[in-house]
Amino acid sequence: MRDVWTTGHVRAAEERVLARTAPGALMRRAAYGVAARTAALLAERTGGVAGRRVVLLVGAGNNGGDALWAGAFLRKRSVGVTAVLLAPDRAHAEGLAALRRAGGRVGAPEDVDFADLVVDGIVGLSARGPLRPDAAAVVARVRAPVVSVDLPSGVDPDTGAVDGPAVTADVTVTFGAYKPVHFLAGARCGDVHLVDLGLELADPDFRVLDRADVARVWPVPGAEDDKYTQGVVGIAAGSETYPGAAVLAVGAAVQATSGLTRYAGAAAEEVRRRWPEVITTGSVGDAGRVQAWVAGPGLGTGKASRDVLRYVFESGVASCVDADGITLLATHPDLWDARDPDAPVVLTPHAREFARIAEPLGITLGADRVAAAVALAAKVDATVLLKGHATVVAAPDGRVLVNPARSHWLATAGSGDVLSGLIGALLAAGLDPLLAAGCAAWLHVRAGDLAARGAPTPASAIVSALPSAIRAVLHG
Ligand SMILES: NC(=O)C1=CN([C@@H]2O[C@H](COP(=O)(O)OP(=O)(O)OC[C@H]3O[C@@H](n4cnc5c(N)ncnc54)[C@H](OP(=O)(O)O)[C@@H]3O)[C@@H](O)[C@H]2O)[C@@H](O)CC1
Ligand SMILES: [K+]
Repeated sequence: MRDVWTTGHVRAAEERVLARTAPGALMRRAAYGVAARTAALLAERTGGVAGRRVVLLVGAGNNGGDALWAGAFLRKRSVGVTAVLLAPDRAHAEGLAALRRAGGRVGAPEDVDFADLVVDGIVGLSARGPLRPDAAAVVARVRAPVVSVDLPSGVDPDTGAVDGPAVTADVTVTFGAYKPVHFLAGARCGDVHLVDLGLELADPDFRVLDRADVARVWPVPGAEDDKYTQGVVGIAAGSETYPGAAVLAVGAAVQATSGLTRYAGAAAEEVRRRWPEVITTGSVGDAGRVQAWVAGPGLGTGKASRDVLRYVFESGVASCVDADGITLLATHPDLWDARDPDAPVVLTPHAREFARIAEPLGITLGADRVAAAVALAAKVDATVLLKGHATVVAAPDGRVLVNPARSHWLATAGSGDVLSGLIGALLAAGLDPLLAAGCAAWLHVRAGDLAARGAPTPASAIVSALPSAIRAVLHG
């Protein structure tokens, strides 16, 4: 589990440490970490360190100070270091003096063309908006690998939003704590390394699950278990027009846990043909007992579908409401009244579905996706999984998990149906809804990677990859 704090919390903690440490000590520790990672990347990419050329892009604040001090440390390893000062009058004075003492020089933007590696110290925690034109022009010249100091400049530290020119780093070296940008805009950051500054921080703003966290809670049958004790999930999905959504959601549920899967709906024939182990019926009322429902994928938005969702809400068990189910809640908010208030609900909107359900409630999906998900979760008293390159899962009590994607191949038709089936199976197994959604999103990404292996993948192949992904989670 990695804990993540917004910049306001990190700054406050840094100030407490600054007050009790020698002036400049924290910056030198941070810069030493940057220099070490820069040397490692130089060695990896060019086969050596001494004699290589590093260009520092130095902005107006302490982020630039870190870069200058890192340059001074790199000089000790005989690296040729040139600083390009974007705001010469405001460059960090002690850092610049240290670089000069160590034999570094101040150069011009053209020096970037001859760099073996570029260190991005343009802007850090104080960043606002995209790169300004002068910085953008220098960054546009960069062809060498980039190490970003604290975060890639031009990316918003707290939201990961990019709305103009910004740096894309190969490696980011950050200090004291992970910040939201490192997971909400992971692709911009490259490999992220954390340098410990001994900060004392309270509860994180969000958390990121790792393999061990998922392994700890993934349902594994014990000696006393049978198909019922492990949780029965019901899938209310698919229609005559969209039987495939049912087949995919059912397939994911079947493969996720050893609990029983029931299916209720118009695609019973297709589901039975593909998944003979599933108990199928035509309607939710005939399905028999379940511990959780998945309602919505490919279901349609007519009167019959509305009745299905009402039945699911009245049944008093946990539910995952996706796709058409979300549209139904947006167009018929009275459906919420049917809900048993003690039964947890997980909503899994993509951005357009989020807008459909949240905007009438006064919540807009802006650059701060975490804040939007938290607001909707609190407003509707449900766990909200907001899909995107980084998936945000917010519980109604304010806890948040973020799950970064590792590639874009999961953005394919039917992928969301697979995710909802996974969530349903984990809810039926009794997982806390936040963890059910977070672990499902985590496994979905891994299965997507296994299915894709660097090429487009159909969602049915993601379903087929689930057992391998679970094996990798449970057995390392
Ligand atoms: N505190 C500590 O203990 C430690 C801090 N550490 C380091 O300090 C960093 C924070 O430093 P910081 O607060 O001095 O500001 P920083 O991010 O360098 O910005 C400088 C100025 O840039 C400008 N600017 C804004 N947006 C811009 C944009 N898009 N494009 C271009 N320019 C832009 C804006 O100035 P403006 O021109 O608006 O007046 C802003 O004031 C932190 O990330 C870490 O690296 C470490 O050493 C560990 C110990
Ligand atoms: K930076």
